[in-house]
Amino acid sequence: MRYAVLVTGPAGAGKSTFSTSFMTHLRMSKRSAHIVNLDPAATGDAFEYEPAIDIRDLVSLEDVMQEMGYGPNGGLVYCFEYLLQNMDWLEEELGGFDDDYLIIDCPGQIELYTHHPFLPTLVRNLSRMGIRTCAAYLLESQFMEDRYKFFSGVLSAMSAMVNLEIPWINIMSKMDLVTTNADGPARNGRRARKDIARYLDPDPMLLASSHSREPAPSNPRFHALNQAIVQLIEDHPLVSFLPLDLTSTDSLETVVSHIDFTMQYGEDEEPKEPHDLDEGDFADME
Ligand SMILES: Nc1nc2c(ncn2[C@@H]2O[C@H](COP(=O)(O)OP(=O)(O)OP(=O)(O)O)[C@@H](O)[C@H]2O)c(=O)[nH]1
Ligand SMILES: [Mg+2]
Repeated sequence: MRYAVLVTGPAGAGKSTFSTSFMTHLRMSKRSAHIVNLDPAATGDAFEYEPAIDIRDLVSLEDVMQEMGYGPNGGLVYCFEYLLQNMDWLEEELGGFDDDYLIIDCPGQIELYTHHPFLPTLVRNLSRMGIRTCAAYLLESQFMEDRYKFFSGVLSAMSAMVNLEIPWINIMSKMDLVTTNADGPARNGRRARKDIARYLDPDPMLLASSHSREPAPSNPRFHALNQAIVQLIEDHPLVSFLPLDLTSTDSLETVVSHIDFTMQYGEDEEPKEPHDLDEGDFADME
């Protein structure tokens, strides 16, 4: 059986860093794994592990910009169109891996997750090749600093999720940057743990509540929009986040075991149920 994890999420969410830590973790657990770089814009020495497959061998943003005269964004779109037309290249590259676990480091262009046909096509190809695939969507913890920014992140995760019909988990990355108060209210940039829990398991009332540090927007249409979003999230509670703190081995292990479970990794060997998260999991975060 072959497996692939698509590591997705907006620009700078920590996808490449997570992919590397994930890879190290699998290697240390004596599991055979490879990095696949799908980011045509990745810069030369960005990888601690040499990618087993690298889209830059087919097409790189630098060449496209130089030879075709595109800017960075048009250039990226060109790269994905090019890969779509050359899927047989990727299939051939993927053909060489048996019984393996591929960590696919995706680019951070939000268009890729909202409306570009590239990822859905890739997923169809992977499943046709008998590769069991799941996706991890990373959002960085800074998104919790502003509830409006946060809910735009939640909506982008939802939109990516409905676009790709594969098992899926959401990850709140860079949790090492979040400092917590044991209890009590958020103060001096420190957050109460209860408050963090309301973001990891998004409480739509965060949008509706008026006890926030930010002034409530006065435009009634903005209020109506928020109410509609609250309703949407209440009706479709699809999105919750697993906290990822790369400075903690336990945290990484928990995330990896959720990914294994989501993908039914080694189903013949009885996958372990990941233990439920509770507030105690934030206890060692300071
Ligand atoms: N504090 C902290 N910083 C992180 C963590 N993960 C990544 N970073 C930093 O965040 C920045 C972006 O990390 P990347 O791993 O390159 O993010 P990415 O999602 O691959 O970015 P793109 O490929 O450009 O979309 C880098 O400066 C990293 O050092 C983390 O867990 N904690
Ligand atoms: Mg990256």
